[in-house]
Amino acid sequence: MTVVEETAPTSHYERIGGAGAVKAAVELFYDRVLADPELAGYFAEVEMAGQRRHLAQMLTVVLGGPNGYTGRDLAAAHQPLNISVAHYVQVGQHLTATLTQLGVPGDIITDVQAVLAQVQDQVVAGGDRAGA
Ligand code: HEM
Repeated sequence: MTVVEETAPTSHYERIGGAGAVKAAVELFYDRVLADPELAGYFAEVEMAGQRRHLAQMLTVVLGGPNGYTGRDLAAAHQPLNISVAHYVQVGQHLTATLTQLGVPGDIITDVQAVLAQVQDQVVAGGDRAGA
């Protein structure tokens, strides 16, 4: 067996550049969300430094980096917000646009989108996909 075969495959997290790249993505993502008049209202009362930290921790896990997530589970954080499917889709589009803008490879973006689809029921009000 060669050294290459014994080495763990490179994670998406490492491929995009680790913590610095995730931080840049989260900054740009929330800049976009807060500039979107349809979405900004959700965050009016939210302390954004902690919010950015929690999303960075979660994105790190989603990309195969170290798990240091200290936030609430997604249903607990989002069910009280009564989020529509349309707004969920809009937030996903901002994340995809952010990753594209930062030059993240397409296969990684596809994997992130798959995770977004998996958490839709936790984020959207009542977990009702039929409202799409
Ligand atoms: C699509 C997948 C989503 C993911 C992975 C996600 C991720 C997160 C994370 C990790 C937190 C922090 C939880 C905590 O601090 O305990 C959070 C909070 C929050 N999210 Fe999301 N989110 C998503 C969708 C959305 C959408 C669609 C909206 C609004 C349209 C939204 C609005 C918020 C707000 C307002 C908070 C702060 C809640 C509070 O502090 O009470 N999120 N989200």
